This record gives sequence, structure tokens and C-alpha cells, in this order.
Amino acid sequence: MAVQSCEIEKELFDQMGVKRGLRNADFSGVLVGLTHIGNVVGYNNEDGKLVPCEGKLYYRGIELKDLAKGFLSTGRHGFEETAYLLLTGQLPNQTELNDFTEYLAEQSELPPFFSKSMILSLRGRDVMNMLARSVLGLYAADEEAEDYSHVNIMKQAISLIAKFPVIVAYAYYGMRHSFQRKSLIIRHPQKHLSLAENFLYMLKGNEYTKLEADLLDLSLVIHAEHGGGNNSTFTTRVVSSAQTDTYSAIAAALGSLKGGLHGGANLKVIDMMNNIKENVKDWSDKKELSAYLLKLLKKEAFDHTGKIYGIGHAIYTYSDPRAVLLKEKARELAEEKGRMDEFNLYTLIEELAPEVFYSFKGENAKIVCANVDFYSGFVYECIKIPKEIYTPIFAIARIAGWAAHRIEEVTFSSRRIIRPAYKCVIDRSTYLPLDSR
Ligand SMILES: CC(=O)SCCNC(=O)CCNC(=O)[C@H](O)C(C)(C)COP(=O)(O)OP(=O)(O)OC[C@H]1O[C@@H](n2cnc3c(N)ncnc32)[C@H](O)[C@@H]1OP(=O)(O)O
Ligand SMILES: O=C([O-])CC(=O)C(=O)O
Repeated sequence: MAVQSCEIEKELFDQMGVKRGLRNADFSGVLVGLTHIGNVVGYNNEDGKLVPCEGKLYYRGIELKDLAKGFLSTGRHGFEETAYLLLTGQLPNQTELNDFTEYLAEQSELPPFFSKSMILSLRGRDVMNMLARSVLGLYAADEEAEDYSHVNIMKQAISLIAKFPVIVAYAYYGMRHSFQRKSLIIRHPQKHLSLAENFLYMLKGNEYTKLEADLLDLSLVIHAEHGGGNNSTFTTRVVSSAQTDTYSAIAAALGSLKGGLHGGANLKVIDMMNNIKENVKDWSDKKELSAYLLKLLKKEAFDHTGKIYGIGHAIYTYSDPRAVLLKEKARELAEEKGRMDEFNLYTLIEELAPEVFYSFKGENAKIVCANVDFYSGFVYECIKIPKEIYTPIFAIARIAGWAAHRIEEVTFSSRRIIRPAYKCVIDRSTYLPLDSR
């Protein structure tokens, strides 16, 4: 009965002019806000017409690939300066960067009672869920949780950026301990390490290479921000617009990011690829692969949702610049780790999926390409990161963007509570007393 009462004919949405998913007919998003933080470009506007183009991403006006080139070319890690840029609007100079990094390291310490209660009592089977509950738990440890001044919101933001890697590492080990009966390993973060190095250290001790740490850092940078409209950032903005606390807004964003169509897609891609590897005999046979991809679209294989995970994007068309950057690194890693067969399978699927998608959906289908989640799981797999924390790594990065958007949402002078409209399309009915139903 409940399911039947949900059905609303698709045509009604068109008749009533509803922008499903807040998307216009030309695939652009409905304009609901202005921001200074991130800019996601998948189309050029030529005389009022949207023309698909190679994807570009800008953080505070700086193109992501230039930002990445800047720190990669000097061999330093870039996540800390990226977080500073997103939060403040400016790249830090050396002194500011040192101070910020030092402050982040100080803030990574978890309240002692909290570490214990989280690991030993917060029994969980999903690290994203444990992270969200931990964030709500941190509210209790913050005496200023309800102080909505800008300085305090910034303090809470930096504290969460610093604590996320620690919580994720501890939650992962707590989960293994509770459900897989494996040893509980707690390593304290080291003040001299970058955030990416620290995360690897807490996971694997000193058993990580420079290349692995560099790649994780790059991955954090490219996942850090994606404009105001992505599902989790918009969630942050919606919840923040109601004038609630930082912990509530960030816990809500985590719930959104966990979803298989958003950040959870990196996990879905790995499961889908394992399914393809098991069911496609010849990984280089384009015909056999295309036939299997069609089965996915027809809901006849894998999770029967009709989705090819890691493909398609709300804004990008010809390319997602983050996937382009990650693919380059994935190739280097695959060569180093002797996994070129798998890498070639990924690239072939990246090439074939759009063709199969257009043949299935028809000529007017949206242009699709591999998105950031397509290669990220493969990269993490190559650097031996457990799959339970693929999506949490996304959160460790995106907390920087969420925090910047929360600050913007509670600050700009013409702000209003976000409250769109839903039209009720059910006929009126009369109340029946219990004994006449
Ligand atoms: C960090 C990130 O969040 S990146 C995205 C990660 N998510 C994924 O990889 C999941 C697979 N991809 C998708 O589901 C979609 O492309 C999304 C959710 C990313 C974007 O979806 P939308 O913007 O709603 O769809 P969009 O309007 O772009 O697509 C139009 C149609 O193509 C379908 N479509 C788009 N991508 C895919 C896909 N990968 N597989 C199957 N169908 C798809 C949509 O379901 C929609 O079908 P409909 O018209 O019959 O309802
Ligand atoms: O922008 C989106 O809709 C999803 C996305 O790629 C992200 O949040 O990184």
C-alpha cells in the first residue's frame, strides 16, 4: 500500500513544469544559488546555447590542474593548502601554510573519552555511518557547539578537517575488531606528517611508499570541492540555511555522500568491475564487453539498477577533469604493480560505456563520460587501501568543501532558508471514522 501510494505518473512532472532532480530540459541545473568557492564546467555558453566541452574545475577561481601542477612540481603535498584556499579564498604563503598545518596537527587529537567510546561502543558495520555518528558525538564534546559566530564555525570546520582521518582509521579498525574478530590497532597521528601520510600511517604503520602517499594526497585534493550543487554540498547548504549547528549539517552531508549515486559510487564501481571480471571471458573483446554493459543498462546483471557506475555526471559531458588526472596516475600505478590487464579493462569500459549508453537511450541522450569515481577505487586498490574506506576517503577530502560552503551559506547578506515548493497532486478525500473503513 505504501509503495502504491508513492506512484506519480512521469507525464505529470512535465505537465506541471517540475524540474526533476532540479535539472532543466537542456541538462543544466536549475540555478538556486551563487558561490565564490567552486566552479564546475561541462558546457560553454555560446550565444545563450549550451555547447558541451571538455570538463574544467576551479577552486576559488584557480583551475584544479594548475593547483595540482603547483604542488606536484615541487614534490610537496597539496591537501593542506587546498583546504586553506577553500576556507579563506586565498592561497597561503609559506608562513601561513606552516601555521595552518601546525594548527591542523594540534586539532587532530580526539577527546580521550571520545576515542574510547567510539571504538569500543560504537559498534558499526559501515565506516561512513560510524563517521556520521562520530561527528554527532563530537557535538557533545564541544562546549561551544551552539556558538554560531564565524570564528567558532571556522574553528569547528578546521577541527573536523583534522579529525576526519583519525576517526576513519579508528572506526575502520573498530569495525574489523567487532565484526571480523581481528586485532584492534590504534596508532596516534604524528605531528610531522602531512594529512595524507598520517592517514596511511594510522592504517598501515610505516608500510607505505612515497608514491602511495603522493597519490592519496592528490586524490584528496581532487575530491575536496565540487561547487554548491552536488548532492552532499547542497545538503550542507540546505541544512545550514535552517540555522543549525556545524555537526548536524556535516552529519547530513555524510549521509548524502554515502549514496551509491554520489560518493558511494567508488565502491559500487569496484563491485561492478569484479562482477564484469567474473562474467566476461575475454577482457579485450569489445563485442563481449559491450553486450555485458548493455545487460547492466537493461537491469539484467550486477545490482539490477540499470546503472553503469562511474559513468555519467550531472554537469560534465566530454570529460571529468578529475578522472583525467586520476587515470594518468592509475596507469603509472598499474605498470608498477603489474596490473595493466585490469587497467586496460577499465579504459576499454570507459571507451565502450558511452557508445552502449547512446545505443540504449537513443540519439538525444545526455553525453556521458567516466567520472571521478571510475578510477579512484582502482587507485586505492593498487595502494592496498581496504575497500570499506574508499567512500570515507572522499569524505576526508570533501569536508573541506562542505565547511567552506557552510561558512558561505551562513554569511552572505541576502541569505534565506532554502525552501522550494512541492505541488500536492492528490484528490481531496473525506475522513472516515474507524468503524466505517
Ligand atoms: C562524485 C560523484 O558523485 S560522481 C557521480 C557518481 N555516480 C555514479 O557514477 C553513478 C552512475 N551515474 C549516474 O547515476 C548518473 O550519471 C548521475 C547520478 C551521476 C547523474 O545523473 P542525472 O544527472 O540524474 O542523470 P542525467 O540527467 O545525467 O542522465 C539522464 C538519463 O541517463 C541515465 N543515466 C545517466 N548516467 C547513467 C549511468 N551511468 N548508467 C545508466 N544510466 C545512466 C539517467 O538515469 C537518466 O535516465 P532517465 O532519463 O531514464 O531517467
Ligand atoms: O557534482 C556532482 O554532482 C557530483 C560530483 O562529481 C562531486 O560531488 O564531486
